[in-house]
Amino acid sequence: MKKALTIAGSDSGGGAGIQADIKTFSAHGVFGMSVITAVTAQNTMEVRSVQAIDTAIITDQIAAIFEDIHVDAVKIGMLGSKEIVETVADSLTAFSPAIAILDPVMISKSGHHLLDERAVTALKAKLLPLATLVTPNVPEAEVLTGLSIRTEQDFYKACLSLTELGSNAVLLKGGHAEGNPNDLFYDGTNFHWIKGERIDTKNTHGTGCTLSSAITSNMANGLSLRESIEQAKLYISEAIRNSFSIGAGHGPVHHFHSFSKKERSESL
Ligand SMILES: Nc1ncnc2c1ncn2[C@@H]1O[C@H](COP(=O)(O)OP(=O)(O)OP(=O)(O)O)[C@@H](O)[C@H]1O
Ligand SMILES: Cc1ncc(COP(=O)(O)O)c(N)n1
Repeated sequence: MKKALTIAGSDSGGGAGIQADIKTFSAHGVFGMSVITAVTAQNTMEVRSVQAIDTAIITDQIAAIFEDIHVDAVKIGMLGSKEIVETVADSLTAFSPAIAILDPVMISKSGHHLLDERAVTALKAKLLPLATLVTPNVPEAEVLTGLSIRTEQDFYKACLSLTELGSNAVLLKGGHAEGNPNDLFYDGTNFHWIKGERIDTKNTHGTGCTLSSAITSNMANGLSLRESIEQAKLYISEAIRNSFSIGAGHGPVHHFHSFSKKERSESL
């Protein structure tokens, strides 16, 4: 069994963060491990409070895992502060995992800031260069690049700018854009549109976490980066289509068992 690690924040409501990541790993048949960077008191409506975890125990969590267990792929989510960004970057530099998928989480669906401003500069300087793939949504890509992203042309420009900042590849997500949620994948050489159909639901809490964890799982399972993204897009689309109306706000997506491509074609 392949093994994946998420370095992210805990969501007490279970829809996003560490909880969404581990559910997604399990649904892909991948053994999930976690390094918790922050604890959020959160539900479908709000983030009530956030407690950052001490950087010393973040370093220890990462070392405890890497010094004992082979890690096939790492996903990085909510980091919260500059100090935590730097701590995670230092540890990942020391252990240099083969695959690191960076979801630059900044604001929750309920509107709470999950990354402080000082952390953005550190994330750009220290973490982007370590990422196999960075998966920003439109507002996150705007903060990282300083560009305004409205048109298709802007999507291309933002991807180029993010690779210039050091990321190996980019998946710029279109969930926040007008129209269908088409994502643009730039592998450093070629662009590929990963197309989707907009599903009319408010239950999209944890979509970004789930997508990046599905990509991480697929990479851990040996798929190419492009195949991992394409399969993950099918997965998140089904997960949103089957999402749950629990709580009064943005409900969570459904982490159903993901069939492999072979199983999928046999089951059709
Ligand atoms: N209503 C929707 N219907 C179908 N697909 C969607 C919808 N909303 C988002 N997606 C897709 O879900 C994936 C996650 O994108 P999104 O832009 O929501 O990320 P995010 O804002 O980072 O998520 P989160 O807020 O959970 O961190 C993308 O592939 C996006 O295209
Ligand atoms: C711990 C944690 N990590 C990530 C998110 C982003 O997810 P969303 O934008 O869907 O609220 C979150 N709300 N909480």
